[in-house]
Amino acid sequence: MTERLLDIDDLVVEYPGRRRGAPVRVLHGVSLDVRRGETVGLVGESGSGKTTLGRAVLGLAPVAGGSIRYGGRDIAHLSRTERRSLATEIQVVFQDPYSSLNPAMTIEQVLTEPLTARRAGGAALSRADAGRRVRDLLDQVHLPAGAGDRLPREFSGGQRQRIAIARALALEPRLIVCDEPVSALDLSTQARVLALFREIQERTGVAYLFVSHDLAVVRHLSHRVAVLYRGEIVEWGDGDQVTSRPEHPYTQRLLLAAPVPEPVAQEQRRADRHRLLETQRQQDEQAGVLA
Ligand SMILES: Nc1ncnc2c1ncn2[C@@H]1O[C@H](COP(=O)(O)OP(=O)(O)OP(=O)(O)O)[C@@H](O)[C@H]1O
Repeated sequence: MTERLLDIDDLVVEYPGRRRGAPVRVLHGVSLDVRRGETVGLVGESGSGKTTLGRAVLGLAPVAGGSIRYGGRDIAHLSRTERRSLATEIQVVFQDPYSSLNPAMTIEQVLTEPLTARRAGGAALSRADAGRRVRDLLDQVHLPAGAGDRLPREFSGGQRQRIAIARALALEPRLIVCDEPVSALDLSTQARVLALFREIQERTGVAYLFVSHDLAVVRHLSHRVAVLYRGEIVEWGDGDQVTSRPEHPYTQRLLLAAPVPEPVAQEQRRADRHRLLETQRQQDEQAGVLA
């Protein structure tokens, strides 16, 4: 698990300003890497820039500086053929299983579309090949073979997310950007989908860049964790270390924000959290950052 797959170096992303105003910088020199077969968790609260970073890896964000290298090649300077191959090797699973699947397509169509799109001239798969592939993909995400004939609306949120994962697996990627893939699911469904992510990784060796606002979710899956705060990485390293014994006050705050069932412990955590918030506010004030 040592070979580097993705290298993000000093990445700056700026969105265009409103009404010809100055561009808005949302990532301020972010560096991290993902190795083959590992999960890197990217955690931070709303607006910290997690989705933007995931989109940048997919070539969908306005990069203003730094670089993103995949397999050693800068994704900003790829030939057409390399770009096509990259589009196969990096896939994405989005947060919302209700809007990420075309409601008019059967599950078989959803799962064969990426395969058809990759074939020369978009040639359709033979009926037998498509059937085999769909059965295999459904099996990988533990859905029954008969699911192929049905429409997305016939499935629960958790099942839809399994279908989205199967679609991402169709092209046998090396990296999947998972953008809050369990946030829309209830807790027990979350646990089952997270177990599925892990099982797929063990079997296929796929790597994940796993974006979540929830430290508990990230902890469950990640070998290494990066904590993003206002567009900067404030903590980055071993998953257990960052999620259980964080050094940065912001990560400590995120950890304390995760609910615990026991009321006394919860009260203690709330007090700790307020203390940390106050420290952070004072530090920000001293650094001249507007809250
Ligand atoms: N297309 C865009 N144009 C302008 N600003 C944007 C655009 N997309 C995101 N932003 C801004 O960039 C910042 C980071 O947003 P981003 O969605 O990456 O954060 P996030 O950590 O994923 O938050 P959330 O969990 O709420 O999605 C926010 O201030 C957001 O308003």
